[in-house]
Amino acid sequence: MLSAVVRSALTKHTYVQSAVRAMSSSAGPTSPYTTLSISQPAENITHVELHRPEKLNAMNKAFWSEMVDCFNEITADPDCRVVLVSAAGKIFTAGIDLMDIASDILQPQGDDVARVSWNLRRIIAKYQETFSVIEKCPKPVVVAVHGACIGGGVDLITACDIRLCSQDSWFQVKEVDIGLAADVGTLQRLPKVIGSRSLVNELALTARKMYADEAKSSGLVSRVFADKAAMMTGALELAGEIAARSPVAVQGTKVNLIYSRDHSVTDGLDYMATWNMSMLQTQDVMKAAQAAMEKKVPRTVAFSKL
Ligand SMILES: CCC/C=C/C=C/C(=O)SCCNC(=O)CCNC(=O)[C@H](O)C(C)(C)COP(=O)(O)OP(=O)(O)OC[C@H]1O[C@@H](n2cnc3c(N)ncnc32)[C@H](O)[C@@H]1OP(=O)(O)O
Repeated sequence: MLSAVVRSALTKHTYVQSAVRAMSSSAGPTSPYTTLSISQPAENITHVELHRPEKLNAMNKAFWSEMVDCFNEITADPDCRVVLVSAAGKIFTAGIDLMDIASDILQPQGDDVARVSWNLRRIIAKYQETFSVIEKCPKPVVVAVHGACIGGGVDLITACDIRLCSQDSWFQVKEVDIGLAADVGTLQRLPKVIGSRSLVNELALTARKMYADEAKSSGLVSRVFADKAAMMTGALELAGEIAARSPVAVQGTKVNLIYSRDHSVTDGLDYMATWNMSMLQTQDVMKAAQAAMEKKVPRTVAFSKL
């Protein structure tokens, strides 16, 4: 019995190590993207790496649309059960590309105030979709942050399902420092992530940096790792645990957790009953229950693609 446990642990360790090696071999953006590198470090796991390290992964125009295309593809990909987001280079992201925002945001087009405003509204909604698409994706998204996570970076991570960081991380709701109220998700999602409304207000109104330990104690991240390498290993292990489980169960869990966050308990239960009246008919329940009875780990069960 003990040797089986040791064998299982060793297999898992080898699997994670080779997956970590596969991730760190990313040479640059993956076609057709210019700011993202996409890889599959292990079965059923998609790794999305922000990849514009020379500009500290500042979010240029290409990034804002590539994220939407990328996550729409992931949503439709039956081989993907979980997504891991991380970043190449010195930091996670320096936020919106300050050299690139002028044309879209600072000089909106239109013949009069109504038309200019309408165009600007359309542009803001488009930018919002860049991160909402993460939340709309039914596959869980784990994000691993190292170094700075500034402005748009906080919008991005608050749309993810599980946040991890390394000890050198800091987070900054920077928008007030550049003269705008954050408008692509932080003000809507951060209060639902962090329990303390007062802390959210303080961070958003002063743009002060929040370091890793406070990010953990406030609930912004669930785990802090000593460095990026340890974090990526931990993130892959976590992603592997999710990918090993029934995609019907996992995706139903994500969708219903988000629905319940935005609705009353009564409405959430009602939605859940409607969801499971079809999803409970999956063969996955029988397969997983049988494996549990036989004391097998979820990784040994072959679930169909979803
Ligand atoms: C509808 C729109 C909704 C979206 C709103 C989003 C809002 C935001 O994101 S607000 C936050 C904006 N970001 C910032 O204010 C951060 C600006 N950057 C910095 O403060 C520093 O770069 C930083 C502290 C992150 C790192 O400093 P460090 O000394 O280590 O590096 P640098 O030499 O400054 O930067 C290296 C190269 O990266 C370029 N770069 C950095 N940040 C940005 C950016 N935000 N936009 C464009 N480019 C950026 C920097 O110019 C350097 O490039 P190069 O000179 O060619 O080497």
